Amino acid sequence: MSTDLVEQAKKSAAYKAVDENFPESAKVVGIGSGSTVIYVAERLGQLRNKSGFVCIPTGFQSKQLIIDNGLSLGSIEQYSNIDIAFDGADEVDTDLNLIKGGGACLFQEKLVAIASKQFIVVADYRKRSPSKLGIQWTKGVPIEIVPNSYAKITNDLYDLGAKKVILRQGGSSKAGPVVTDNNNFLIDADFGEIADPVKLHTQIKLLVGVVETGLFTDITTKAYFGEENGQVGVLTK
Ligand SMILES: O=C(CO)[C@H](O)[C@H](O)COP(=O)(O)O
Repeated sequence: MSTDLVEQAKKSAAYKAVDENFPESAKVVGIGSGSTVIYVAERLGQLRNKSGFVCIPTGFQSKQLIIDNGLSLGSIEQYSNIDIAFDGADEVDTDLNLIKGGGACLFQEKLVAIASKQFIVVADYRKRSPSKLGIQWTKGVPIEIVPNSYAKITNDLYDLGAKKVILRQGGSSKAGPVVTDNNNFLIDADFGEIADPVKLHTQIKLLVGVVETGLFTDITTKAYFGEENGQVGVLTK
């Protein structure tokens, strides 16, 4: 698989998503995290009226994207009603449910997403599931947790039917677990193919110590997929 092809797919999806959805009247815009949303920020930075709206970040990387593209930075505390938000996804099912959190930003991403009138997903073709979640993205559902609850939550997740539960590690960049922008830990819990994402989200969310899950259900307005052939596919409810 060519890296150039994937990169071009991300860029095409992001540019088209902005061009087709960004309302002239938008005053508050949510900016997601990850490698695809880089192109959303780039495209917004090219708009003539770019000083006419404020951008709400979903984490450290997102904040840098806003600044680097000459956009105005705001916060969710100042602006809790967002006109439109753009974000990436790790997997999108045919009902527009998502797995997110591959980049460890899921809590702030969900906060911005649910505060937005329109939530537009941008992704490359590898993220599109032919049916349910858990088919294309097999690393598990990312779950942000309060650090000292990880052992208990790990057991609880196995009780809920997880096949594999991993406390995400920093790898060669950090000895020990990944620490999120909110100073929490992240668990990746593999449930295989997810028949009912709303039910699974609810079960996990009820565990003491869980801050948020990477299952985004009933939030997405549209998803744009950059395809291998250079086209962009759109999935709408
Ligand atoms: O949820 C996310 C970060 O927490 C990202 O949006 C998701 O991982 C997709 O990233 P990319 O655009 O790099 O594929």
